Amino acid sequence: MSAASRLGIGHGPADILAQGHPQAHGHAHDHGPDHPHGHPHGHAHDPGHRHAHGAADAAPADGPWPAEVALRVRDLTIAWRGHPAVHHLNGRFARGQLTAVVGPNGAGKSTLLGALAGQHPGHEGHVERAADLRLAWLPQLSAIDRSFPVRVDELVAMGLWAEIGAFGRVSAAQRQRIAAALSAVGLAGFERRWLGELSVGQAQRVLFARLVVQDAGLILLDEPFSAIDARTRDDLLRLLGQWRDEGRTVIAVLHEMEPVRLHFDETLLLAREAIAWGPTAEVLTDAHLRRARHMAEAWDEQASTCTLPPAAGDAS
Ligand SMILES: Nc1ncnc2c1ncn2[C@@H]1O[C@H](COP(=O)(O)OP(=O)(O)OP(=O)(O)O)[C@@H](O)[C@H]1O
Repeated sequence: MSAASRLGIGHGPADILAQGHPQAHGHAHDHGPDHPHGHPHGHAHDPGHRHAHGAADAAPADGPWPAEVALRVRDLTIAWRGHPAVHHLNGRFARGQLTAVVGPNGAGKSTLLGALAGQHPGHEGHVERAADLRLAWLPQLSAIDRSFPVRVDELVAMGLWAEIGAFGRVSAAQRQRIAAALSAVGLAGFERRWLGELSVGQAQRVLFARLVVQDAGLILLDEPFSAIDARTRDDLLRLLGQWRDEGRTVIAVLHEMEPVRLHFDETLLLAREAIAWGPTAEVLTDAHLRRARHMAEAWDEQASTCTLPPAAGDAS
């Protein structure tokens, strides 16, 4: 496993910055394999199977990119081993807003976020991003190997990768930016500490400091508050509010509803497909949440039902 992936930054430092990635084209779009139109729901998708472009293929919407949109998805289906985890998703993520992605376990939230970050090349449909937005992606803390021997300032400096390159030196001005970012997350003076010495909450603060120096316009966070204490969560929520005030777009997968209701402008309630997507108060209604739970129970029932015929010679 590479150092970058042990530190939760994809295949290499470039991934956290997503520069030069096919999905960084903005109004230009990211093609997944063309969608086999008209297949029934529940059809097992084959991510490796590419169809030729047909007349009915969802061509990228031409015309000017809407100023209020950071990212949009069109007929997006993402499958693992042929089974769709996200199914026919259509919609847009508002620019300069905080959007939460919520839903039951297994709803496809992390899968979706990974695809938005360009980490799921086998999807079908389209993910399009505003051309001027640089992307930063923070995977789940559990995906990060905190025993990796790296000092706090070195980890934060990875957010400057686009500026300093693989072998560049961190300038005095950049050191100051790293110190300021650590101070912004409540870790002033932690530069020379080892990552492995930190608590879970402190480690998450360091990863947020890396996002601060990365200075991206579009920030994707996968369960940023799971397994951390309430105080750290509240501090980081304040930072999200500052990012919005600075015009940044944040999309975060979250489990707890209270911070979503209090802090997030928009919400996508996902249960493999969108149950509702829009202003948070309109999305998080009892009826919508019930429907999402109901969909999840249906998957569970399907999972526990054995559809294989009894083995030959089985007398029971
Ligand atoms: N790496 C993987 N390989 C195979 N299947 C996967 C993989 N990751 C996710 N899945 C499957 O995709 C579906 C959606 O998983 P995903 O992690 O996206 O859901 P989630 O909404 O983030 O769930 P949770 O709230 O439990 O974290 C699940 O059925 C899961 O088993």
